[in-house]
Amino acid sequence: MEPFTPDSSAARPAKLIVEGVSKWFTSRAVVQALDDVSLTIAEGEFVCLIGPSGCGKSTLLDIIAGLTKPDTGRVLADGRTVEGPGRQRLVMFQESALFPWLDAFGNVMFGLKLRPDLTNAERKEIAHHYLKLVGLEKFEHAHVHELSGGMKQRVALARALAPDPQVLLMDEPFGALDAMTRDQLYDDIQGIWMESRKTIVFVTHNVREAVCLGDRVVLMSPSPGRIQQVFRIPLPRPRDINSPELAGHASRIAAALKGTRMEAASE
Ligand SMILES: Nc1ncnc2c1ncn2[C@@H]1O[C@H](COP(=O)(O)OP(=O)(O)OP(=O)(O)O)[C@@H](O)[C@H]1O
Repeated sequence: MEPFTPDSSAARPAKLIVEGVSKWFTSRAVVQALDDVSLTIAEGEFVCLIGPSGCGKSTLLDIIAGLTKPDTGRVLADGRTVEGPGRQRLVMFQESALFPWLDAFGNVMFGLKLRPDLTNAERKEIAHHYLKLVGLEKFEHAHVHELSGGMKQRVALARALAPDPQVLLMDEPFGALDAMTRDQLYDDIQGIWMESRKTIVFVTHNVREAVCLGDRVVLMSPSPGRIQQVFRIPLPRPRDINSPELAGHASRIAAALKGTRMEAASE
């Protein structure tokens, strides 16, 4: 991988614009999950959303995906209001949500149903390509129960990448994995992002993970969910999660995160 310094996202066109988004849920009580959230994400930018549990990160990601409708405000993707899910904005969840009756190859092929413009031979070629990209070419015909947690997330990543979405929305995709597997996946996802320059919005609880991956880290505060602070991470790539430079940024953000947790606890 060539070292790479992120350029200014301000110079690139906006891919996603979140404009004054608020969201309430009514179950046992009325909960305001998001309050007037606005955020512009540039084309090819990697943005991490971080914040205490319940601050609305997943809700915001679902609204960007078009899976949940905002009560006020809107999301624009390429200047058009998001009205529902679309193949240009795919979501990858913490649990890989793979189909257990299909093998790795079958799962990636399933994702390619979103590309009816391709022939079956083209889909197969693409499925091979992405399984190779995530290092699973030897496991194409392994069934889901034969794969480790990290391998399942690699299949899920290949399945999300294969239809070639412009925007990848990742909801704690590595949250359930052990530290060594995660470290490997940080290298892989950085490599894939540097090659493909997809726009990525990545939800995490892990401050170092956010600093390792993001051009910007967006810190949210809870009750109701708001954007508290945005941190730009000007470190060159690829980044090593264990580097002291990264630790410096992480401790600044961790201190701000602790502040939002203490505020939430005192309410
Ligand atoms: N479908 C729903 N019905 C009722 N309340 C909901 C629903 N989805 C989310 N909420 C509430 O909205 C708030 C924000 O939830 P959300 O899952 O977006 O937070 P989060 O920051 O992603 O949390 P975590 O980090 O724990 O995953 C929480 O108070 C949650 O209980």
